[in-house]
Amino acid sequence: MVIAKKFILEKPFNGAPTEDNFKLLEEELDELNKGEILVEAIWLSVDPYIRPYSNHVSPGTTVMGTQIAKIIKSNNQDYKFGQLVFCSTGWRTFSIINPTTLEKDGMPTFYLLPDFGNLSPSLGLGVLGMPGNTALFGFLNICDPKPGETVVISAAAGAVGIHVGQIARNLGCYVIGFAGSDHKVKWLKEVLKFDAAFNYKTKDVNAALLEAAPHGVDCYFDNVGGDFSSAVIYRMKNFGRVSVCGSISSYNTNPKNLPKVSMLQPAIVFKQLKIEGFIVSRWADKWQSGIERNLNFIKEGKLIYPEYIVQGFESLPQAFIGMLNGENLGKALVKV
Ligand SMILES: NC(=O)C1=CN([C@@H]2O[C@H](COP(=O)(O)OP(=O)(O)OC[C@H]3O[C@@H](n4cnc5c(N)ncnc54)[C@H](OP(=O)(O)O)[C@@H]3O)[C@@H](O)[C@H]2O)C=CC1
Ligand SMILES: CCCCCCCCC/C=C/C=O
Repeated sequence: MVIAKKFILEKPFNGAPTEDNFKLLEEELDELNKGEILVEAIWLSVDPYIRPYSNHVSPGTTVMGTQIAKIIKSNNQDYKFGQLVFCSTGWRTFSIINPTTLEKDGMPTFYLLPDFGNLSPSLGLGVLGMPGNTALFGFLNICDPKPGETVVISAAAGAVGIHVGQIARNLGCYVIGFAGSDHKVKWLKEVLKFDAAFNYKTKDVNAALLEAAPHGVDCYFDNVGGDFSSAVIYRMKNFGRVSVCGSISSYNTNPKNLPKVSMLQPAIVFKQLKIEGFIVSRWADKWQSGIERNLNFIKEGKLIYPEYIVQGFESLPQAFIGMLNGENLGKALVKV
Protein backbone atom coordinates (compact mmCIF):
# COMPACT_ATOMS: atom_id res chain seq x y z
CA MET A 1 0.00 0.00 0.00
CA VAL A 2 1.36 3.44 -0.93
CA ILE A 3 0.49 6.52 1.10
CA ALA A 4 1.00 9.78 -0.80
CA LYS A 5 1.48 13.13 0.87
CA LYS A 6 -0.09 16.07 -0.88
CA PHE A 7 -0.68 19.76 -0.31
CA ILE A 8 -4.16 21.05 -1.04
CA LEU A 9 -5.22 24.65 -1.40
CA GLU A 10 -6.98 24.98 1.95
CA LYS A 11 -8.37 28.46 1.31
CA PRO A 12 -8.15 30.79 -1.68
CA PHE A 13 -5.22 33.21 -1.85
CA ASN A 14 -6.04 36.72 -0.81
CA GLY A 15 -3.00 38.90 -1.42
CA ALA A 16 0.38 37.34 -0.75
CA PRO A 17 0.20 33.59 -0.01
CA THR A 18 0.73 32.50 3.59
CA GLU A 19 1.25 29.05 5.09
CA ASP A 20 -2.47 29.04 6.11
CA ASN A 21 -3.46 28.77 2.46
CA PHE A 22 -2.06 25.24 2.31
CA LYS A 23 -2.86 21.99 4.10
CA LEU A 24 -0.79 18.81 4.11
CA LEU A 25 -2.84 15.60 3.75
CA GLU A 26 -2.16 11.91 3.28
CA GLU A 27 -3.92 9.77 0.70
CA GLU A 28 -3.91 6.00 0.20
CA LEU A 29 -3.32 5.14 -3.45
CA ASP A 30 -5.20 2.41 -5.37
CA GLU A 31 -3.52 -0.53 -7.06
CA LEU A 32 -2.37 0.24 -10.61
CA ASN A 33 -4.78 -0.41 -13.46
CA LYS A 34 -3.57 -1.56 -16.89
CA GLY A 35 -1.57 1.19 -18.62
CA GLU A 36 -0.82 3.06 -15.39
CA ILE A 37 2.48 3.88 -13.74
CA LEU A 38 3.32 4.90 -10.16
CA VAL A 39 5.85 7.71 -9.80
CA GLU A 40 7.66 9.12 -6.77
CA ALA A 41 8.59 12.82 -6.72
CA ILE A 42 12.28 13.70 -6.42
CA TRP A 43 12.23 17.40 -7.32
CA LEU A 44 9.30 19.82 -7.27
CA SER A 45 9.16 23.21 -8.92
CA VAL A 46 7.79 26.37 -7.33
CA ASP A 47 6.83 28.79 -10.10
CA PRO A 48 5.20 32.22 -10.14
CA TYR A 49 2.30 31.06 -12.39
CA ILE A 50 0.93 28.98 -9.50
CA ARG A 51 -0.19 32.19 -7.80
CA PRO A 52 -2.38 33.70 -10.60
CA TYR A 53 -3.56 30.37 -12.01
CA SER A 54 -4.76 29.29 -8.56
CA ASN A 55 -7.27 32.15 -8.56
CA HIS A 56 -9.44 29.81 -10.64
CA VAL A 57 -8.99 26.71 -8.48
CA SER A 58 -11.47 25.44 -5.86
CA PRO A 59 -10.28 24.96 -2.29
CA GLY A 60 -9.56 21.30 -1.59
CA THR A 61 -7.73 20.84 -4.89
CA THR A 62 -4.12 19.62 -4.90
CA VAL A 63 -1.83 22.61 -5.45
CA MET A 64 -0.78 22.72 -9.10
CA GLY A 65 2.84 22.22 -10.03
CA THR A 66 5.37 20.18 -11.91
CA GLN A 67 7.93 17.66 -10.73
CA ILE A 68 10.68 15.30 -11.78
CA ALA A 69 9.73 11.86 -10.55
CA LYS A 70 10.97 8.27 -10.74
CA ILE A 71 8.82 5.41 -12.00
CA ILE A 72 8.65 2.96 -9.12
CA LYS A 73 6.00 0.61 -10.55
CA SER A 74 4.72 0.17 -14.09
CA ASN A 75 1.74 -1.54 -15.64
CA ASN A 76 2.59 -0.04 -19.02
CA GLN A 77 5.07 -1.74 -21.32
CA ASP A 78 6.36 1.59 -22.66
CA TYR A 79 7.54 2.75 -19.23
CA LYS A 80 10.08 0.98 -17.06
CA PHE A 81 10.96 0.97 -13.37
CA GLY A 82 13.65 3.55 -12.63
CA GLN A 83 13.00 5.87 -15.57
CA LEU A 84 12.69 9.57 -14.76
CA VAL A 85 9.71 11.58 -15.92
CA PHE A 86 8.58 15.19 -15.98
CA CYS A 87 4.95 15.45 -14.88
CA SER A 88 2.36 18.03 -13.83
CA THR A 89 0.76 16.06 -11.00
CA GLY A 90 0.89 18.90 -8.48
CA TRP A 91 2.37 19.09 -5.02
CA ARG A 92 2.36 15.39 -4.10
CA THR A 93 4.92 12.73 -3.26
CA PHE A 94 3.45 9.75 -5.15
CA SER A 95 1.18 9.89 -8.21
CA ILE A 96 -0.55 7.40 -10.47
CA ILE A 97 -0.45 8.39 -14.14
CA ASN A 98 -1.85 6.82 -17.28
CA PRO A 99 0.46 8.29 -19.94
CA THR A 100 -1.72 7.15 -22.82
CA THR A 101 -4.85 9.02 -21.75
CA LEU A 102 -3.21 12.38 -21.07
CA GLU A 103 -4.25 15.53 -22.93
CA LYS A 104 -1.83 16.01 -25.83
CA ASP A 105 -2.64 19.67 -26.62
CA GLY A 106 -1.14 22.73 -24.97
CA MET A 107 1.52 22.74 -22.27
CA PRO A 108 3.37 19.39 -22.11
CA THR A 109 2.25 17.71 -18.88
CA PHE A 110 4.17 14.43 -19.02
CA TYR A 111 7.23 13.06 -20.76
CA LEU A 112 10.21 10.80 -20.13
CA LEU A 113 13.08 13.04 -19.11
CA PRO A 114 15.59 13.39 -21.98
CA ASP A 115 19.17 12.25 -21.30
CA PHE A 116 20.96 15.15 -19.59
CA GLY A 117 24.20 13.16 -19.24
CA ASN A 118 25.74 13.81 -15.84
CA LEU A 119 23.69 16.97 -15.21
CA SER A 120 21.10 16.98 -12.45
CA PRO A 121 17.58 15.87 -13.46
CA SER A 122 16.34 18.94 -11.55
CA LEU A 123 17.33 20.98 -14.62
CA GLY A 124 14.21 19.51 -16.25
CA LEU A 125 12.20 21.94 -14.14
CA GLY A 126 14.38 24.92 -14.98
CA VAL A 127 16.89 25.63 -17.69
CA LEU A 128 16.03 22.34 -19.48
CA GLY A 129 12.30 22.66 -19.04
CA MET A 130 9.49 25.20 -19.03
CA PRO A 131 11.48 28.25 -17.78
CA GLY A 132 14.30 27.47 -20.24
CA ASN A 133 11.93 27.27 -23.18
CA THR A 134 10.23 30.46 -21.99
CA ALA A 135 13.54 32.31 -22.09
CA LEU A 136 14.71 30.83 -25.39
CA PHE A 137 11.54 31.13 -27.45
CA GLY A 138 10.01 34.13 -25.69
CA PHE A 139 13.13 36.25 -26.07
CA LEU A 140 14.37 35.23 -29.53
CA ASN A 141 10.99 35.04 -31.27
CA ILE A 142 9.43 38.17 -29.80
CA CYS A 143 12.33 40.54 -29.10
CA ASP A 144 14.28 39.40 -32.19
CA PRO A 145 17.52 40.79 -30.65
CA LYS A 146 20.49 41.79 -32.82
CA PRO A 147 24.18 42.03 -31.84
CA GLY A 148 24.96 45.42 -30.35
CA GLU A 149 21.39 46.15 -29.30
CA THR A 150 20.50 47.22 -25.78
CA VAL A 151 18.40 44.68 -23.87
CA VAL A 152 16.67 45.28 -20.53
CA ILE A 153 15.48 42.38 -18.36
CA SER A 154 13.35 42.59 -15.21
CA ALA A 155 13.42 39.87 -12.52
CA ALA A 156 16.85 39.37 -14.08
CA ALA A 157 18.24 37.12 -11.33
CA GLY A 158 15.40 34.60 -11.53
CA ALA A 159 15.16 31.40 -13.57
CA VAL A 160 13.91 32.99 -16.78
CA GLY A 161 15.77 36.31 -16.42
CA ILE A 162 19.20 34.73 -15.89
CA HIS A 163 18.69 32.65 -19.00
CA VAL A 164 17.50 35.55 -21.19
CA GLY A 165 20.45 37.64 -20.02
CA GLN A 166 22.95 34.99 -21.06
CA ILE A 167 21.36 34.51 -24.48
CA ALA A 168 21.55 38.27 -24.95
CA ARG A 169 25.20 38.40 -23.82
CA ASN A 170 26.12 35.51 -26.11
CA LEU A 171 24.55 37.36 -29.02
CA GLY A 172 26.68 40.41 -28.31
CA CYS A 173 23.92 42.61 -26.91
CA TYR A 174 24.41 45.29 -24.25
CA VAL A 175 22.58 43.80 -21.25
CA ILE A 176 20.95 45.67 -18.38
CA GLY A 177 19.28 43.75 -15.57
CA PHE A 178 17.02 44.78 -12.72
CA ALA A 179 16.66 42.69 -9.57
CA GLY A 180 15.52 43.12 -5.99
CA SER A 181 18.72 43.00 -3.90
CA ASP A 182 22.28 44.32 -3.96
CA HIS A 183 23.54 40.75 -3.75
CA LYS A 184 21.66 39.80 -6.94
CA VAL A 185 22.85 42.95 -8.71
CA LYS A 186 26.48 42.21 -7.82
CA TRP A 187 26.08 38.63 -9.02
CA LEU A 188 24.58 39.72 -12.36
CA LYS A 189 27.51 42.03 -12.97
CA GLU A 190 30.33 39.87 -11.63
CA VAL A 191 29.24 36.38 -12.62
CA LEU A 192 27.02 36.89 -15.66
CA LYS A 193 29.00 39.94 -16.83
CA PHE A 194 25.91 42.05 -17.44
CA ASP A 195 26.94 45.50 -18.67
CA ALA A 196 24.80 47.10 -15.97
CA ALA A 197 22.47 45.97 -13.21
CA PHE A 198 20.36 47.83 -10.66
CA ASN A 199 18.36 47.15 -7.54
CA TYR A 200 14.88 48.29 -8.51
CA LYS A 201 13.99 48.65 -4.82
CA THR A 202 16.59 51.37 -4.24
CA LYS A 203 17.26 52.88 -7.67
CA ASP A 204 14.74 54.80 -9.76
CA VAL A 205 14.33 52.92 -13.04
CA ASN A 206 14.24 56.05 -15.18
CA ALA A 207 17.44 57.39 -13.65
CA ALA A 208 19.08 53.97 -14.03
CA LEU A 209 18.24 53.81 -17.73
CA LEU A 210 19.34 57.38 -18.40
CA GLU A 211 22.67 56.36 -16.90
CA ALA A 212 23.07 52.90 -18.51
CA ALA A 213 21.19 53.37 -21.79
CA PRO A 214 21.26 57.09 -22.61
CA HIS A 215 20.34 56.38 -26.25
CA GLY A 216 17.41 54.12 -25.33
CA VAL A 217 16.47 50.47 -25.20
CA ASP A 218 15.93 48.16 -28.20
CA CYS A 219 14.50 45.10 -26.43
CA TYR A 220 12.72 44.71 -23.12
CA PHE A 221 12.04 41.27 -21.66
CA ASP A 222 9.32 42.04 -19.14
CA ASN A 223 8.84 39.66 -16.22
CA VAL A 224 7.23 42.08 -13.80
CA GLY A 225 4.79 44.58 -15.41
CA GLY A 226 3.36 47.57 -13.55
CA ASP A 227 4.76 51.09 -13.44
CA PHE A 228 8.31 49.71 -13.53
CA SER A 229 7.61 48.42 -17.05
CA SER A 230 5.83 51.59 -18.13
CA ALA A 231 9.01 53.47 -17.20
CA VAL A 232 11.17 51.09 -19.27
CA ILE A 233 8.79 51.36 -22.22
CA TYR A 234 9.14 55.16 -22.17
CA ARG A 235 12.91 54.67 -22.54
CA MET A 236 12.60 52.46 -25.65
CA LYS A 237 14.10 53.48 -28.99
CA ASN A 238 11.99 53.78 -32.12
CA PHE A 239 10.91 50.32 -33.31
CA GLY A 240 11.78 48.75 -29.95
CA ARG A 241 10.37 45.32 -29.09
CA VAL A 242 8.88 44.21 -25.80
CA SER A 243 8.33 40.57 -24.88
CA VAL A 244 5.73 40.53 -22.10
CA CYS A 245 6.54 37.29 -20.30
CA GLY A 246 5.15 37.90 -16.82
CA SER A 247 3.53 40.40 -14.55
CA ILE A 248 4.69 39.22 -11.16
CA SER A 249 4.22 42.65 -9.56
CA SER A 250 0.45 42.12 -9.91
CA TYR A 251 0.10 38.43 -9.03
CA ASN A 252 -0.80 39.05 -5.39
CA THR A 253 -3.41 41.65 -6.35
CA ASN A 254 -7.05 40.85 -6.98
CA PRO A 255 -7.40 40.84 -10.82
CA LYS A 256 -10.54 42.99 -10.44
CA ASN A 257 -8.59 45.67 -8.63
CA LEU A 258 -5.30 46.00 -10.47
CA PRO A 259 -3.16 49.10 -9.86
CA LYS A 260 -3.40 51.99 -12.32
CA VAL A 261 -0.15 52.62 -14.21
CA SER A 262 1.11 55.29 -16.61
CA MET A 263 -0.63 54.94 -19.96
CA LEU A 264 1.56 53.48 -22.69
CA GLN A 265 -0.11 54.49 -25.95
CA PRO A 266 1.94 57.66 -26.53
CA ALA A 267 5.17 55.67 -26.33
CA ILE A 268 3.78 52.80 -28.41
CA VAL A 269 2.54 55.11 -31.17
CA PHE A 270 5.30 57.67 -31.42
CA LYS A 271 8.15 55.17 -30.97
CA GLN A 272 6.35 52.62 -33.16
CA LEU A 273 6.88 49.83 -30.61
CA LYS A 274 5.94 46.17 -30.85
CA ILE A 275 4.65 44.80 -27.55
CA GLU A 276 3.60 41.15 -27.43
CA GLY A 277 2.58 38.87 -24.60
CA PHE A 278 3.01 35.13 -24.77
CA ILE A 279 2.44 31.86 -22.96
CA VAL A 280 5.24 29.39 -23.56
CA SER A 281 2.80 26.62 -24.55
CA ARG A 282 2.60 28.36 -27.93
CA TRP A 283 5.90 26.58 -28.69
CA ALA A 284 4.70 23.18 -27.41
CA ASP A 285 5.51 21.64 -30.81
CA LYS A 286 9.18 22.70 -30.39
CA TRP A 287 9.46 21.69 -26.71
CA GLN A 288 12.08 18.97 -27.02
CA SER A 289 14.15 20.90 -29.56
CA GLY A 290 14.18 23.87 -27.16
CA ILE A 291 15.50 21.59 -24.41
CA GLU A 292 18.17 20.27 -26.78
CA ARG A 293 19.27 23.78 -27.78
CA ASN A 294 19.57 24.82 -24.14
CA LEU A 295 21.44 21.60 -23.30
CA ASN A 296 23.89 22.39 -26.10
CA PHE A 297 24.38 25.91 -24.72
CA ILE A 298 25.29 24.33 -21.36
CA LYS A 299 27.68 21.83 -22.96
CA GLU A 300 29.35 24.66 -24.90
CA GLY A 301 29.87 26.56 -21.62
CA LYS A 302 27.51 29.34 -22.73
CA LEU A 303 24.83 28.97 -20.08
CA ILE A 304 25.02 28.68 -16.32
CA TYR A 305 21.94 27.73 -14.33
CA PRO A 306 22.00 28.46 -10.59
CA GLU A 307 19.40 26.69 -8.50
CA TYR A 308 17.89 27.81 -5.20
CA ILE A 309 17.08 24.55 -3.44
CA VAL A 310 14.84 24.19 -0.39
CA GLN A 311 14.98 20.78 1.30
CA GLY A 312 11.94 18.64 2.13
CA PHE A 313 8.48 18.11 0.66
CA GLU A 314 6.91 19.77 3.71
CA SER A 315 8.79 23.00 2.82
CA LEU A 316 6.86 23.55 -0.43
CA PRO A 317 4.63 26.40 0.87
CA GLN A 318 7.64 28.14 2.43
CA ALA A 319 9.67 27.74 -0.78
CA PHE A 320 6.83 29.10 -2.90
CA ILE A 321 6.27 32.09 -0.62
CA GLY A 322 10.03 32.71 -0.50
CA MET A 323 10.30 32.68 -4.30
CA LEU A 324 7.50 35.23 -4.62
CA ASN A 325 9.36 37.36 -2.07
CA GLY A 326 12.58 37.16 -4.10
CA GLU A 327 14.58 34.81 -1.85
CA ASN A 328 15.80 32.84 -4.87
CA LEU A 329 18.74 33.54 -7.13
CA GLY A 330 18.11 31.18 -10.04
CA LYS A 331 15.49 28.46 -10.29
CA ALA A 332 13.53 27.85 -7.09
CA LEU A 333 13.12 24.14 -6.36
CA VAL A 334 12.22 21.75 -3.58
CA LYS A 335 14.17 18.52 -3.12
CA VAL A 336 12.08 15.82 -1.50
N1 LIG B 1 4.64 33.68 -20.22
C1 LIG B 1 5.04 32.46 -19.87
O1 LIG B 1 4.79 31.47 -20.55
C2 LIG B 1 5.85 32.32 -18.65
C3 LIG B 1 5.99 33.39 -17.83
N2 LIG B 1 6.78 33.31 -16.72
C4 LIG B 1 6.91 34.53 -15.95
O2 LIG B 1 8.28 34.88 -15.93
C5 LIG B 1 8.56 35.60 -14.73
C6 LIG B 1 9.78 34.99 -14.04
O3 LIG B 1 9.47 33.65 -13.70
P1 LIG B 1 10.58 32.72 -13.07
O4 LIG B 1 11.88 32.99 -13.71
O5 LIG B 1 10.06 31.36 -13.04
O6 LIG B 1 10.62 33.25 -11.56
P2 LIG B 1 11.88 33.84 -10.81
O7 LIG B 1 12.88 32.78 -10.62
O8 LIG B 1 12.27 35.08 -11.54
O9 LIG B 1 11.27 34.21 -9.39
C7 LIG B 1 10.40 35.26 -9.25
C8 LIG B 1 11.17 36.56 -8.98
O10 LIG B 1 10.32 37.67 -9.20
C9 LIG B 1 10.81 38.78 -8.49
N3 LIG B 1 9.68 39.56 -7.97
C10 LIG B 1 8.75 39.20 -7.07
N4 LIG B 1 7.88 40.20 -6.86
C11 LIG B 1 8.28 41.23 -7.64
C12 LIG B 1 7.80 42.55 -7.87
N5 LIG B 1 6.73 43.02 -7.25
N6 LIG B 1 8.47 43.33 -8.75
C13 LIG B 1 9.58 42.87 -9.38
N7 LIG B 1 10.07 41.64 -9.22
C14 LIG B 1 9.44 40.82 -8.37
C15 LIG B 1 11.67 38.23 -7.36
O11 LIG B 1 13.01 38.64 -7.55
P3 LIG B 1 13.55 40.08 -7.08
O12 LIG B 1 14.44 39.82 -5.92
O13 LIG B 1 14.29 40.57 -8.29
O14 LIG B 1 12.37 40.94 -6.72
C16 LIG B 1 11.59 36.72 -7.52
O15 LIG B 1 12.80 36.08 -7.28
C17 LIG B 1 7.29 35.56 -13.90
O16 LIG B 1 6.57 36.76 -14.12
C18 LIG B 1 6.53 34.40 -14.49
O17 LIG B 1 5.16 34.52 -14.28
C19 LIG B 1 7.44 32.18 -16.37
C20 LIG B 1 7.33 31.07 -17.13
C21 LIG B 1 6.47 31.02 -18.32
C1 LIG C 1 -0.24 22.20 -13.65
C2 LIG C 1 0.70 22.52 -14.73
C3 LIG C 1 0.26 23.71 -15.48
C4 LIG C 1 1.45 24.30 -16.13
C5 LIG C 1 1.12 25.73 -16.47
C6 LIG C 1 2.36 26.41 -16.86
C7 LIG C 1 2.03 27.83 -17.18
C8 LIG C 1 3.20 28.47 -17.80
C9 LIG C 1 2.86 29.81 -18.27
C10 LIG C 1 3.24 30.77 -17.25
C11 LIG C 1 2.75 31.96 -17.29
C12 LIG C 1 3.12 32.90 -16.27
O1 LIG C 1 3.91 32.62 -15.37
